[in-house]
Amino acid sequence: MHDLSIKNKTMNGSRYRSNGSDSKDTIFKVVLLGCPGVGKTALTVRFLTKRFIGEYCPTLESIYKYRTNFDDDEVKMEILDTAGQMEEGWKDGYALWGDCFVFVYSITDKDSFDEIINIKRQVENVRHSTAISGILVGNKSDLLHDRQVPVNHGMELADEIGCKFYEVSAADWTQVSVISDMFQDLFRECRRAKNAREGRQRKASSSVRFKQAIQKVISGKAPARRTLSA
Ligand SMILES: Nc1nc2c(ncn2[C@@H]2O[C@H](COP(=O)(O)OP(=O)(O)OP(=O)(O)O)[C@@H](O)[C@H]2O)c(=O)[nH]1
Repeated sequence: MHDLSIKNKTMNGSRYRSNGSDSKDTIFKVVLLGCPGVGKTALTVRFLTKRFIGEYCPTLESIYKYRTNFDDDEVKMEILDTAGQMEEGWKDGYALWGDCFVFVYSITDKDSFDEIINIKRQVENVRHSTAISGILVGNKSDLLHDRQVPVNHGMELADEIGCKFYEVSAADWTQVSVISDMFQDLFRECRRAKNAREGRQRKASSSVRFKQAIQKVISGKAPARRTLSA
């Protein structure tokens, strides 16, 4: 499996330091996936710092640790900005690490759009599940003159892969709140899925306990009931 040698980024503001004692339950792990140059870093930086920086070195792998408030809850986030250009097998580590996923394409790059279905499928294969919490993001919506992917194609793909859809521009400062809402929606979806999963596990284990108790009674191994004699 691909070795996840993630570089920790130090962000100003609400950065938090993991002391190694944080349980997986309390940290919301987000992975951005998509082809090179679609704007994964730009979206991450826009969300975390509200800024847009024109040029970045192509990403290797970066993890941003961040603390924020969503719905009156304090949320610790780890956002993994993956490298678009990677060797075979790269998604395995990311797919297992993340709680939820941001599938990013550029509206100016049809190939990056076509690749999303393969990326999503690979995540499903690695996790042995089609129940993936994620959103689909068409970035660079400011570049309308270069558009190669119509908005309705984005919507259709989102329906197909079972994700909510956003078309945004990391470069457009008026969309800061849209990008923030996008991450909040992802958090809510991820929390809903986690609660549902835990509810199912609780139900399953209480039904197992019930069956075991019945089995003991039938086999005569259950403790005898005390009866009060007059
Ligand atoms: N016009 C425009 N340019 C953008 C937008 N988002 C990113 N870019 C530009 O697209 C280029 C690639 O952006 P990155 O954020 O580095 O893309 P990436 O997906 O992280 O790329 P890799 O690290 O190579 O995987 C940069 O020149 C950005 O300035 C956007 O919304 N609009």
